[in-house]
Amino acid sequence: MAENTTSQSVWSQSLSVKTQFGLGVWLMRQTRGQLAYFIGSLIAIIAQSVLMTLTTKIFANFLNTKLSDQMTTTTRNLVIFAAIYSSWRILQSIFSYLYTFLLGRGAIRAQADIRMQIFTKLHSLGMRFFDQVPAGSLVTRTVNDTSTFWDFYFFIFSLFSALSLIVGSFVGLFLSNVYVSSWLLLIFPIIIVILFVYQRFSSSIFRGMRAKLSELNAKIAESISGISVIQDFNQEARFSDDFSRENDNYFHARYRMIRADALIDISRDLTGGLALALAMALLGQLSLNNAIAAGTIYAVINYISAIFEPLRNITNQMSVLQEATVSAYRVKNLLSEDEYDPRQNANATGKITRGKIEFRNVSFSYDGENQILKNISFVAEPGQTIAFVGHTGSGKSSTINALMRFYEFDSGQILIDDIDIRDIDPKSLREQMGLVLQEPFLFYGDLAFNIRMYDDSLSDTAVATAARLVGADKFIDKLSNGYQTLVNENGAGFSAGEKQLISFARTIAHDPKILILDEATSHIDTASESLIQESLLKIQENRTTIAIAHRLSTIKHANLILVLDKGQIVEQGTHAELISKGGYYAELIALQNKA
Ligand SMILES: Nc1ncnc2c1ncn2[C@@H]1O[C@H](COP(=O)(O)OP(=O)(O)OP(=O)(O)O)[C@@H](O)[C@H]1O
Repeated sequence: MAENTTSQSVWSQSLSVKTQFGLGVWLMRQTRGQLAYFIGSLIAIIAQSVLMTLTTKIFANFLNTKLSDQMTTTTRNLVIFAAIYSSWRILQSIFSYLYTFLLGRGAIRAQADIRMQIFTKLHSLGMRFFDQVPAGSLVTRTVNDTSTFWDFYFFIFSLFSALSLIVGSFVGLFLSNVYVSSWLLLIFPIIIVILFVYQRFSSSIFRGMRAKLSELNAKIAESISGISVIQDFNQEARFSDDFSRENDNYFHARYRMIRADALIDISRDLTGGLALALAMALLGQLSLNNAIAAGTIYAVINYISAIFEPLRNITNQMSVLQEATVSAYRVKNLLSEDEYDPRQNANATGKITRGKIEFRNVSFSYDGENQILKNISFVAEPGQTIAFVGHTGSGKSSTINALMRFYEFDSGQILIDDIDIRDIDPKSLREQMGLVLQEPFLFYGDLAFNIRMYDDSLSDTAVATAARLVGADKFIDKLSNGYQTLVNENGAGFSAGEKQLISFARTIAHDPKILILDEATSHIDTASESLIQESLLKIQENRTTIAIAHRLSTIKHANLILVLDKGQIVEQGTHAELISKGGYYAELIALQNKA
């Protein structure tokens, strides 16, 4: 796995300048599709600077020649001055609008494109990846991290803007007064030192602040998820104390950041004041010999302000740069994630037509070390039902994980319709294997949508038929909106049994050749179970079924029962055969009957 995709601890690392630069370049490359907007914005920035430099010079000349004394200060000249000034202001506003609009448009599109890349990537990754990365952190990556990129693009363009204004202002300053401008160049090393020191300190303060925020978020998430346990064990006060500590830690980290920001503000403003004072002193010194025209003073003040104003924006946004580079680091790592396994062979075109399943000495581990399945072999002929039973942790679900190609197995062979599973077309594999999980998942939408699952070829009648087949119609018909009843996030508002029935209907509506029931009836009460048991028998007709059940009564009819223990098949036979054998299975049945 690519480094650090999973952890929040990236905040505690210091990214080298080279890495940060590389991430900046990577972020800029993501804007390739939006080049027209970004170039348009750049042109608007340059136009603003050129306009500022030129008009300041024009005003200075105008003041010196046309408004310098009572002779030249005519109404006509004042009107001309007002007209040029207003035109400048209007043009500046238009360029400023274009800059913000074009950059904003390009930035949000680039952001949306990166979000899409992440989403597509997530759907291509294997289950092993999701075992290691909590869903919450992937949501953060897709939504929060990408949202910082907008600020990054604005920061980069603020830098361009500052640079062009500073260059323009210095050109203007030199044209106005070479002597003063040369002295003012001395201010630059001071500015650079201030920015450098701030960047060094703020980056570690900022990272500390973000690390504390992550801890705070984790504390909130944990206490909300475990609220019932906390209340049950009367631990509200203890959790409150813990939270208070984390809250204070974040407060102090944030406070340090505010102090650093205030310090940079004051240093920058003092340097700006120093530059202005120096310029005034130098002009004063010059005026002892020759009178300095008002226009020149106006121009010098204007240019100096134009140098320091953009610096304010840059220093205000420097922490954003930190955030965006760390976010880019995490997003880039996720996008280069290579946990794709399992992969099908090249040109895998095999099709599932009958539903025969064969495991030949299959061994499997999740971590490459601890074998969870050891030499599993069995054959399920088309239409047969094979059941797995065994204690918790014996490897029943892992067998299904290997069969569904959620994880790659280590050795042996799995064949479907006598074709190696790696040679079967992935589409056929997914279409012909219908999986019903212990925890059914319902999507936001209506009930019909949840059964149809984007398959528009399924008519309303087909949806209703599938629901009827599994017995879901009984509760759906009682709902005032029937199949159009809205399902909220993960089916809140429906009982576990009802949700399971919908997931049954969904699977059956797609008519798979192979049915996989992973403890599918565990959430259905005994009364409902007998009701759907009949339906299950019906839907298993003409389908190969692999069933896992804790309630052994549900798999009595199976053609073959495989008893697993510590990843090995320890017994196999029909229900009657295994009972008469009086071994492991008979023991399990006896245990369950006692309970
Ligand atoms: N995603 C995973 N990553 C690592 N180990 C896992 C994973 N899933 C299961 N295991 C381990 O594999 C072993 C077998 O688990 P499995 O879920 O296959 O058992 P099971 O028989 O289905 O259990 P249960 O009846 O409790 O569902 C267990 O020791 C479990 O801890």
